[in-house]
Amino acid sequence: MNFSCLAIRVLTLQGLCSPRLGCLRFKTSKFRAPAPLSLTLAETTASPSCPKARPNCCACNKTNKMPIQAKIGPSILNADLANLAAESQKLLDNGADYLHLDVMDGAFVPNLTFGHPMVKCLRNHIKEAFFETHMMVQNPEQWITPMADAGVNLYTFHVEPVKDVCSVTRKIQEAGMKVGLAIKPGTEVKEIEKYIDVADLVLVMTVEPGFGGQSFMADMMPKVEWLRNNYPNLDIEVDGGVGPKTIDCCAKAGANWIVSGTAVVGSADQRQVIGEMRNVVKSYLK
Ligand SMILES: O=C(CO)[C@H](O)[C@H](O)COP(=O)(O)O
Repeated sequence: MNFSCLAIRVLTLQGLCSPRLGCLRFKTSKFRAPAPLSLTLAETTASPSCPKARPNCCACNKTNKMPIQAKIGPSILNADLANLAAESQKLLDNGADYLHLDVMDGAFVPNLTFGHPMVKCLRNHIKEAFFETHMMVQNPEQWITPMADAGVNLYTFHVEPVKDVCSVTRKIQEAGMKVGLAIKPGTEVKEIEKYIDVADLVLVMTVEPGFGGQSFMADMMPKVEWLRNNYPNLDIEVDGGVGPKTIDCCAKAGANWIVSGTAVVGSADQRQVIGEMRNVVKSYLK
């Protein structure tokens, strides 16, 4: 057990956190905000509605967190990558809430896209938008600092190749980014249960990662339902084959962050598709 996980365990035993291991959250700010563990502990205070929990603790579900919102994040995987800035700006102008940037290393998935130099160039063109990088890479720890420097807001990584998930989440937070945990279709949601309390978002893949334009896997929805039932305040993202034809089942299951590639990028009316999907998600939010 590394230091951060040990600290979480100690706090839990001391009754300073909910009994669920991993309740500790690190305070983050927009970009780089290194935060030594001792400082972050001092910053946390009990929520009046949940005395043993920490503010923003999604485990206890009685939090100070804003109610979850419907967010549509187009994946630019199947866009014209030679015109990435223009394509991204068009999506944002058409109502995208964030950009989902698919980073592939040719090892974790059998495809290659781009890395932090490209993201940094994109950030130079697009100053304000929220960037999520979906790290389909074998060693997500390696790219934390470069991606933070490139201006990434949410660093979503696959847990499958990672030995020490706690260490990676801590480093992402120390780099000033939010944490997303991603699982492939073959990974059970129970395998990440102990880490959910330190995550800002969980991504349930609804295709095998690697390529855009694949068919949506409806049999992933029980994972989303389980997450929503157990974590009412958690941001839950789905990715892969999601579009107007499949949005209803994602929203009904409880997903509120929606990645959509082909269906949005390839549409003649991006604004309409984005708006339609957002309305469906909103209709299921309590
Ligand atoms: O992560 C991905 C593939 O690994 C893509 O984000 C995803 O597939 C989106 O594209 P589409 O909506 O066309 O399926």
